Amino acid sequence: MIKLDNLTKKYGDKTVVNQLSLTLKPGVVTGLLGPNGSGKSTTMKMIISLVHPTFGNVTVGEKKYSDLLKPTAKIGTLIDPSAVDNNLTARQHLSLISTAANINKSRVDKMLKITGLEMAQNKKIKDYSLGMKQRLGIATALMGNPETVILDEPFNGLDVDGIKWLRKLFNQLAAEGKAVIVSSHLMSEIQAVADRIIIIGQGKLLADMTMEEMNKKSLSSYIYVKTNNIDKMSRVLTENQAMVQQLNQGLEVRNIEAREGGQLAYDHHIVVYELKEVQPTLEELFTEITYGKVDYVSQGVENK
Ligand SMILES: Nc1ncnc2c1ncn2[C@@H]1O[C@H](COP(=O)(O)OP(=O)(O)OP(=O)(O)O)[C@@H](O)[C@H]1O
Repeated sequence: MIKLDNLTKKYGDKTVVNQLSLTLKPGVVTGLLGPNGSGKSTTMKMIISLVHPTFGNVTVGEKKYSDLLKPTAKIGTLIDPSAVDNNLTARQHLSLISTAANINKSRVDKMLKITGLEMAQNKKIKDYSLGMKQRLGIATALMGNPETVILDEPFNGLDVDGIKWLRKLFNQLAAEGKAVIVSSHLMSEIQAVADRIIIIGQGKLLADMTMEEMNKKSLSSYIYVKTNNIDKMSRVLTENQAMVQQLNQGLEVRNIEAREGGQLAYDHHIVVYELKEVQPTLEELFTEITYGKVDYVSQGVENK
């Protein structure tokens, strides 16, 4: 179990990670989301002692990462897929890792197979596409069969097949009891794969909850209802403290549960054609939660 306790990093006057406390749980895929520059990579680097915290600490099963006897069996990371010797082949690169970290050589073949790099194993890494480099980075992270896997933007450069493969891999790793931590800008991907979401903005923890909790909490969740009498339904709902807005031929209703809405319609003899719960996309949630906590905002397209 990895624990972040009051983890803080300052560069000069700027606090880029600010009193972050959380526990990374085994058997769970955790999505780490945050706008550009919010401190995701810095947090990941502090977990594996690549960056030293200004305050606070990280413990990996009660120990500091730097004190672990076999760190590759505890945490495998993909932080920067380009940080490899491009003149090596994938096989040579993984073999070097196995020697340096005292990992059984059989893992090289296994990782080449798992990541779909078998056919390209003897090609120099400099001739790899971005997606292939990502696969190699993931192979490297998994070499030591670690209890925790931390991957910074692993979907970058992957094609549709690669994305599907990665989703499946994450589910498998979590089913094996590993903690999987994945940062991404591709919110649809996180939504498809994560059980738990952590959102950070300007280095601070903004949200830490399961996908289910997040869906329930959001203002973007509502029920959509279509009836034979839109005016009467709207009035009845409003009288019962619901917030109602007309949307197309139906009503967008907040502050009330679907079951309650259905019961009210029945009690007032209103015929319901459609009644459904609408969950927000993670993109909507993200925008809602990080509102005002974004360092870099697009200014739109310049007028000519
Ligand atoms: N070595 C460094 N020296 C000074 N500032 C740094 C250093 N490393 C990171 N920063 C700053 O810390 C902040 C957080 O950076 P970080 O890379 O952790 O963010 P991120 O959430 O991973 O961003 P992105 O999504 O763009 O990759 C940024 O403002 C960045 O410029």
